[in-house]
Amino acid sequence: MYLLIPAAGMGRRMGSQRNKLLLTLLGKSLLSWTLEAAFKSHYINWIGIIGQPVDFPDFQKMISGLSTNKSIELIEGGSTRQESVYKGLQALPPEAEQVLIHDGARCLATPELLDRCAEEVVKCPGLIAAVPVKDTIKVVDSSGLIQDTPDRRNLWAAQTPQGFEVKLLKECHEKGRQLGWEVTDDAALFEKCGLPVKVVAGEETNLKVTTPVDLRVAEFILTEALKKEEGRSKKEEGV
Ligand SMILES: Nc1ccn([C@@H]2O[C@H](COP(=O)(O)OP(=O)(O)OP(=O)(O)O)[C@@H](O)[C@H]2O)c(=O)n1
Ligand SMILES: C[C@](O)(CO)[C@H](O)COP(=O)(O)O
Repeated sequence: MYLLIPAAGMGRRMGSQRNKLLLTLLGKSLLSWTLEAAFKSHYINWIGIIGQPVDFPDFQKMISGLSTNKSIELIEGGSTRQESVYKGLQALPPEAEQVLIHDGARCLATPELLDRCAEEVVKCPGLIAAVPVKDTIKVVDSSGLIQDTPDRRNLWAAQTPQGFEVKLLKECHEKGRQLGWEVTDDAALFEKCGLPVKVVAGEETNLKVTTPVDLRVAEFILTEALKKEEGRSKKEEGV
């Protein structure tokens, strides 16, 4: 399975001076955690990291410090996530039939989630990981007045991985560029083209590290996950 990792953002909402994916979370960069999950996946064997050239030396250093037998390519990104993914799609090997796209900033996604999406994407044209929304969501107009309260049972929070047939996704991106569509995820392009997108169970802990508070929450989630993993391996060893 082919995996594209958009990692070419600026991290404006993090208020960081550099790409937030180079910030440290429990001793490793955010991007290292994302890559480690991809390395543990049973299906992913090709990884394209989409980044800004200024970050490539840091990315190279990071990759050389991690052990993997998977193919890794660095791909130059664009000025928006949409453009970065477009460029990533152009850089896929010609034999790639399906692709998973997973934000570098969703550094807590588990290898199991990546594998679940990899297993499903060969059975449908498009999918996304998502979780049911827990809050009551309001539609608010420009004067600050509530216009609607959509039925929560129909609302899901979109995550990545998102997975697609490469040929179809390339066509959707081309159409989006021609018609000037601006979207925040790839599923939206599929939807606008009238193509079906399936929802696969995401993970509540698969947050996108966007603000400084997210970083602290991620630290807590990761600490708990590592404790659990340690407990499991001790049990297996009979300690
Ligand atoms: N031009 C861009 C913008 C974003 N991304 C990637 O898309 C993912 C989701 O974007 P977001 O969390 O918004 O990251 P940033 O764009 O870095 O953050 P901000 O919007 O706060 O600047 C991230 O992994 C980010 O690196 C990208 O590849 N290319
Ligand atoms: C793709 C995504 O992570 C799904 O939740 C999200 O849409 C990225 O959007 P952002 O505007 O770049 O944060």
